[in-house]
Amino acid sequence: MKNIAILCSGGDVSGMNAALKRFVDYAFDQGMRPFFVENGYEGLIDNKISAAAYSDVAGIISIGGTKIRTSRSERFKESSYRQIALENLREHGITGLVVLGGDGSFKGMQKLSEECNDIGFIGIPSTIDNDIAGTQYCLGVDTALNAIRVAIDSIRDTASSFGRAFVIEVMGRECGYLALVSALTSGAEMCLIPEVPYNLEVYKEEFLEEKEQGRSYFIAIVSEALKNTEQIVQWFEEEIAIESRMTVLGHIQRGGIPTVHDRLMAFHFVTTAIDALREGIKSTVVCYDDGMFLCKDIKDVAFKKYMIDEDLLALGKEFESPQHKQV
Ligand SMILES: Nc1ncnc2c1ncn2[C@@H]1O[C@H](COP(=O)(O)OP(=O)(O)OP(=O)(O)O)[C@@H](O)[C@H]1O
Ligand SMILES: O=P(O)(O)OC[C@H]1O[C@](O)(CO)[C@@H](O)[C@@H]1O
Repeated sequence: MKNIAILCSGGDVSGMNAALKRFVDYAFDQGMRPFFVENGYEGLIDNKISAAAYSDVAGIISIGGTKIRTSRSERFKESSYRQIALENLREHGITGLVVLGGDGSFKGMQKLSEECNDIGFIGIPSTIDNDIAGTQYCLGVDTALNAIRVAIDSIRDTASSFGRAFVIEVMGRECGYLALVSALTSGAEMCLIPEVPYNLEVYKEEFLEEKEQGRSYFIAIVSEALKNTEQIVQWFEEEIAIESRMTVLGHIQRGGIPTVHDRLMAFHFVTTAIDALREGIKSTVVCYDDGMFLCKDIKDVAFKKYMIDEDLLALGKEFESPQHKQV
């Protein structure tokens, strides 16, 4: 019987628990013995590895976060600690490890795979940032987008009641994907992301005209990457002459009940990962590309820069275009 393990690393996402459940269920189904590594790479170093049972995953499919915890590990960046991690895996007879995480976690996984040839490593893109090259979707993004949508819809209620501008800061690390999709799907008037150059003078001309025509409130979505949320609030106060407030959504974007989409994606990602381990693939990341789940080389995923899809970016550029002037 083949022993395979799973761990979560980096920022948690809603859908990780659904992935853990599928991991246990499908591993048993395929005649494999599933193991959990608690607390990410930290737990791998500390030998927090234990056999998983059906009862461990009962009732967790609808819960956000991750039952087996996650971590960011400085120790794991040192090869001496990675050697300990490998010894721990061998001690439990583990021949395959599935890593749920972002590009940082995959860089770590790549190092581990280069340092041994008796264990297979499979990554599953899991980050709300949706910033991993080679995959069009990362687990947790849909739930995060829905958490943001709920927040913006609520803010719109009070913004319209008071006639204020709200500047809402959205996560995403260096990537503007969450901010852009949220702005497009919530009818925001402004969207500032690192991938699209913007000109506040253009916005000013447009917004003053809209105010003249009767617009009483504004919703602005700003990516955390720009680090200018407070300045934009001040800009609304001073240049648009409207009372303004700032909302930093923060970690509420990382939690909550996983959406149906994330539960289904977890199912497919894990199924593909276990199939790859069964076939003896040594080092890969499962990517979602044009409706298919494909195994790609870690180097083509973790070490390449993610670019937002051109069609989506084109929509982002429309924020400063004339049709937005009509109120
Ligand atoms: N170059 C590297 N070498 C070895 N390990 C690394 C490297 N980069 C990252 N890691 C490991 O992966 C862990 C997670 O990385 P990071 O904090 O960048 O999150 P991530 O996987 O990119 O996910 P997210 O961005 O969603 O939080 C790090 O704490 C570290 O243990
Ligand atoms: O939870 P932490 O360590 O504060 O990290 C926050 C970062 O993690 C993410 O939520 C996921 O990478 C980013 O969007 C955010 O910048």
